[in-house]
Amino acid sequence: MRVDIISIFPEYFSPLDLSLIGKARATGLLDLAVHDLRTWTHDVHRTVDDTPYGGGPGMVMRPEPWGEALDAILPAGPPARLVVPTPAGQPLRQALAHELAAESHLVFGCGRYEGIDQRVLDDAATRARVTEVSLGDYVLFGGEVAVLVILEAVTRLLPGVLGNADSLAEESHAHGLLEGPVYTKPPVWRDRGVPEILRSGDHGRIARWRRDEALLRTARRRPDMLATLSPMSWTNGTSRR
Ligand SMILES: N#Cc1c(-c2ccc3ccn(Cc4ccc(CN5CCOCC5)cc4)c3c2)n[nH]c1N
Repeated sequence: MRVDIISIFPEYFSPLDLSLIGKARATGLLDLAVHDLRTWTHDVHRTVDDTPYGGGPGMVMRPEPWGEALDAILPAGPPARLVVPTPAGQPLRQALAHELAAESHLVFGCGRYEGIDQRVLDDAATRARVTEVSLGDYVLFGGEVAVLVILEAVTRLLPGVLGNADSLAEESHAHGLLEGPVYTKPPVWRDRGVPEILRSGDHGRIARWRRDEALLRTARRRPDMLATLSPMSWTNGTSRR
């Protein structure tokens, strides 16, 4: 997968040299480039923002640098997917992460200030599929943190990135449930033991225990998720409708 990120703070993405994303880049599973939006400014102050038409707080990102950046980065050939984080975007869910993981080329546009001039997205939509995404109902300073989150959620799903593909099959939200508690050695820690079932070796009972714990935790913390579960999920953990 090819990924391009456009930002006025390219240094925000230094962590992408680390951990499994860094490994995915080193092994060629992920071909990632970060671009400084100011590359496409032409004034001495390298200006990327201006006052909003209609008044209101803050500044808006000017269309010209974005237009030139996207001209340079969006391919003329098979369309890329332009992902723009914004408080007004569709919620990031695991289903969208899977959708984005199936793309061959993702371009992330990181806004700042009060957002990017709308005409940038309208113009980009003539040559790319544009998806505006929100992490949740709280307000960040800009899109960079959101791109780090989205990119991690997507990269985990790329074949070969996670050593144990079973992790994907068993993880939260894959079956529409939250995962239950996990334990490892030692068998007793600060006088706290491990549920006996997990040390029984009875894999059928262990699977049922884990599903029951997942259902209990989901009912307590995310009852909304239960509303969309198919009856099958109560038995064999298949995904929601
Ligand atoms: N993903 C994600 C995000 C973001 C996010 C993502 C990208 C950018 C780019 C700039 N910002 C700052 C910003 C602050 C407030 C507002 C709203 N104002 C607009 C003008 O009228 C008043 C109201 C917009 C933009 C961003 C925030 N926040 N929360 C998420 N889940």
